[in-house]
Amino acid sequence: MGKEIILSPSLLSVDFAHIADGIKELDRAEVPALHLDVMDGAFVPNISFGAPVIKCLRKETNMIFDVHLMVEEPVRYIDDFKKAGADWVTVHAECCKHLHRTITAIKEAGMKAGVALNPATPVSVIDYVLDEVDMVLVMSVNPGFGGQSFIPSSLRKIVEVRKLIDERNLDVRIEVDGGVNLKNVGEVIKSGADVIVAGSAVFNGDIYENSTKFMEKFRERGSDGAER
Ligand SMILES: O=C(CO)[C@H](O)[C@H](O)COP(=O)(O)O
Ligand SMILES: [Fe+2]
Repeated sequence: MGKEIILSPSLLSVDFAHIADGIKELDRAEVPALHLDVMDGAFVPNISFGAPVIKCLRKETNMIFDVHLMVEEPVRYIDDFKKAGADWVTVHAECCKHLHRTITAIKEAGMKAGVALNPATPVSVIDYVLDEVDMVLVMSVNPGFGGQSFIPSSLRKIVEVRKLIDERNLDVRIEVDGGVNLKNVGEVIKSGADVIVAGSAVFNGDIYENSTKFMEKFRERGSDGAER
């Protein structure tokens, strides 16, 4: 049997005046992970939040903290995110002078390591680190903002990454981030993804209801044998 498909809602679309309430709703819907977008205003045009905020949120929930670092040279902050309670840390291949060293540092700190690819970055960039990572994050929008539309060529990239992982018989997850909603999530999973990020599709409206719908969709796929 394949792996359980994980929903990881992006906190970027939460009402920041009521973050803890949003997290409570996700817990109520039994959502397994929380996607935390850290933006530095340099790699991406936007600034979001950093390790101190994540440390405060850690007291609110036991969900997997799935930290997406959109930060130049993230190797400088690995220990900060470990101390803040991160479980998974994903860095952009485009941001690291020494990608292999950065991945090693994340794992040595006791966290799962992910590598992210912008929409224009080819899969070949991660060829020599694929055996080292726990997850590949395929960006299906240009990073920096929530609420953008899914870029269709991302599906082809997911298929390509899945092929590499399966050919090498690796235990590596594929996370897809950007513009995923209830309409396109089926295709995203079919292409090979098993960690689904959804920001606006979860938080714009009733968080509990939207998360529950996503979770139901995953369970349906599990029971019809389509689980990865
Ligand atoms: O990394 C991100 C943006 O850089 C976010 O995780 C992503 O955009 C999620 O939001 P949405 O589902 O609304 O597209
Ligand atoms: Fe993200």
